[in-house]
Amino acid sequence: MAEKRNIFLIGPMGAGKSTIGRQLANELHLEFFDSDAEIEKRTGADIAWVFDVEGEEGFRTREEKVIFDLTEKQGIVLATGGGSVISKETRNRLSARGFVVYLETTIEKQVARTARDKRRPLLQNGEPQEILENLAESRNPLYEEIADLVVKTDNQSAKVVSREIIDRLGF
Ligand SMILES: Nc1ncnc2c1ncn2[C@@H]1O[C@H](COP(=O)(O)OP(=O)(O)O)[C@@H](O)[C@H]1O
Ligand SMILES: O=C(O)C1=C[C@@H](OP(=O)(O)O)[C@@H](O)[C@H](O)C1
Ligand SMILES: [Mg+2]
Repeated sequence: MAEKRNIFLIGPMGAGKSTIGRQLANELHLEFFDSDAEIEKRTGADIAWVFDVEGEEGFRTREEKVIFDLTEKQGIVLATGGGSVISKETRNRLSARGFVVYLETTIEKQVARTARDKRRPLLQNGEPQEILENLAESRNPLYEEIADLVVKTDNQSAKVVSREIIDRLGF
């Protein structure tokens, strides 16, 4: 049997990793995973709770471990959390184990898409626009560093983005 391949979605909060990842996995008949959902499954608690109780550092330790474990698999689509790339180990791991697709969008779209959702702890204290700009400054170079493919998600639906990824990766 030919080796199954993996697709890993990276990019900032609200880029559409979780939504597009699910769509992509459906279309390609691959298994879908989301690192946040996997952390919630393992802890039996939501992401906000993990941040509250264990701090961001505790969350990052869990995130690194979950991504390490999921990337042992073959034939999956994995939506990562927006901050996962701050770990060098995770960046190396993603690069080594599959195609890395960077979903890029504007800060304005990120703000709009995350506005009604209280589940992202990093956006709950302060001005989302400013927080997202600061995160972009430190993280965008890390997304770029490991991206095999960059796809804009600001002006097209999840379905169209998913088709574009399939076409451009030649899956
Ligand atoms: N291409 C898109 N166009 C419009 N809305 C989108 C698109 N991708 C995602 N969304 C919406 O934006 C919100 C955040 O998407 P999500 O997949 O959770 O992003 P991420 O996992 O990157 O943080 C969701 O409400 C989702 O329905
Ligand atoms: O950017 C970040 O640091 C985070 C992004 C979130 O995932 P999404 O990128 O799927 O929103 C989630 O992992 C957590 O709230 C922290
Ligand atoms: Mg997500």
